[in-house]
Amino acid sequence: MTSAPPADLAGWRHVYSGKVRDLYVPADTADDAAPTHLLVVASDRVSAFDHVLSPGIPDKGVLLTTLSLWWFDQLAGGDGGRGIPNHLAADHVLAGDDAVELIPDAVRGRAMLVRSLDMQPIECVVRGYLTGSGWAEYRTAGTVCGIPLPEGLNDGDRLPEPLYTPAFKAPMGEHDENITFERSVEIVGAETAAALRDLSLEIYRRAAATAEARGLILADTKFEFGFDAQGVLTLADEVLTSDSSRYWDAESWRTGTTPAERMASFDKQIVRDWLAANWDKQGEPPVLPSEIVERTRERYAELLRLLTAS
Ligand SMILES: CCOC(=O)Cn1cc(-c2ncnc(N)c2C#N)cn1
Repeated sequence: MTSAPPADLAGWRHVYSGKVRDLYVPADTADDAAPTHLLVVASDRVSAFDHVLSPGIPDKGVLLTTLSLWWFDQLAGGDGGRGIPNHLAADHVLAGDDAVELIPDAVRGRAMLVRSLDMQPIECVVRGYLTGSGWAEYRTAGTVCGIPLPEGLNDGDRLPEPLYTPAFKAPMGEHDENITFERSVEIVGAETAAALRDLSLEIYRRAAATAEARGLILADTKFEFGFDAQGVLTLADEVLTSDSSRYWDAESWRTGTTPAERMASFDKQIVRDWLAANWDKQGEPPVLPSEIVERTRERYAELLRLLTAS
């Protein structure tokens, strides 16, 4: 179980920890030098309501990393060769006939060796369905991120068209700020803003179709991109995992009569619901009961099975 602090990894220097992931640079990287590669390590930590919870979810880091790697591969190929370039680097080098693994044994399976990119400060959120913060805004203003929507929509409804709703990436640990597309143009320039939007919508449409073919709804997701050394806008971060996306069971959505029934999700909704019923949001959150931990782990594992079973 890796809800522990970031591991010491031979050959790597820990430089930053988010709520659930840890970032490393090669140990020989000078303080003022830009690394060519990074190691992004997913822990078993789970967060909700801006708190890292205890205990972690066993195998969460491996399950979500495996799903990210599967999606990177799905998106890189197919579609008539119009693959989506991603930041993954080769995780081994050949020395003669032997493959030398570059990812330390201690984190193998839950780490990604990636090319260091010039990251764009935009969270590229795509919403195919109305829920979460989008539903909350819609109820009071009839809009989502300022975009007007038809009247009469309910929590969990499919949107007329997938919506691109960018957010400005706040400094590490602070909340991202929803912005208009026009504001994103001011931040990254018109060409890059349009490319971020178009790539995000294309990836969402392809991923939603892949999920639908497997009995799943991709309700919403978020992407991050950066420019590589050749100036190619490249898909980075994690992609289409339960931490960055909402997935629902398509049959439950179709037949359910209440939002909870319709949005039978494959993410940490079980944790959120339990906390909402057992914590007043004051002080530190309670320790999660083992039954909640195991059910959450099973949802992560079930999502991976449903998507990747050939
Ligand atoms: C603690 C975990 O935080 C993150 O992974 C967010 N983050 C990503 C980068 C990044 N920076 C340059 N190149 C990349 N390929 C990436 C990626 N992914 C930096 N922070």
